[in-house]
Amino acid sequence: MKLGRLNHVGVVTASMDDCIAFWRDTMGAEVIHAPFDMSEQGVRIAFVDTPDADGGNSGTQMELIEPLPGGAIAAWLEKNPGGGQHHLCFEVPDIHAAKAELEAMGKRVLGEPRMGAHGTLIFFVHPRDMQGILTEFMETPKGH
Ligand SMILES: CC[C@@H](C(=O)O)C(=O)SCCNC(=O)CCNC(=O)[C@H](O)C(C)(C)COP(=O)(O)OP(=O)(O)OC[C@H]1O[C@@H](n2cnc3c(N)ncnc32)[C@H](O)[C@@H]1OP(=O)(O)O
Ligand SMILES: [Co+2]
Repeated sequence: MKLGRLNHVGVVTASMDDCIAFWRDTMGAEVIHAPFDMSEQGVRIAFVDTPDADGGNSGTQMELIEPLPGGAIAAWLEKNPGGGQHHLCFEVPDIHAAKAELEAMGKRVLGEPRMGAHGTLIFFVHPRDMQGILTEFMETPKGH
């Protein structure tokens, strides 16, 4: 297996407004995608990026996640009421090949590839098979 770049760190919050205010106003990150619902995944999400030395975006993204009622993330937030780091997402060139390779290693892939926030297919691997880290794999967007 050869991982591609780290695309984003997923962070769960009980309050999208508070979380955006912290990362934008206190820490100087830029909101590159305003909050939007992905109801099929039970989440409302936004993306921030951090500035590089010239003030442009470095490509270091955080995905801010507020659960919609009833989904897996709502249950996670109940167990972790302060929110916090939730998953890492790595890019791969071919999502189906990555799934097959991980499954051949005996890793538990959680469901079938589905549409992710960047408009390419994603899947998750169980944290117990990934050194305790819930890991998302996403197909690299075309042209990147
Ligand atoms: C918006 C789209 C997308 C994108 O494009 O970027 C997203 O990122 S969506 C993000 C939200 N979606 C998901 O997280 C989907 C995948 N997650 C799941 O399917 C479940 O959350 C889970 C990982 C299978 C856990 O659910 P469940 O088994 O019901 O919960 P438990 O509490 O029983 O946990 C079992 C086990 O796993 C540990 N765990 C749970 N979550 C995490 C985590 N985020 N990081 C590390 N470890 C985690 C939990 O502590 C349990 O451990 P043990 O007790 O030791 O077994
Ligand atoms: Co994600």
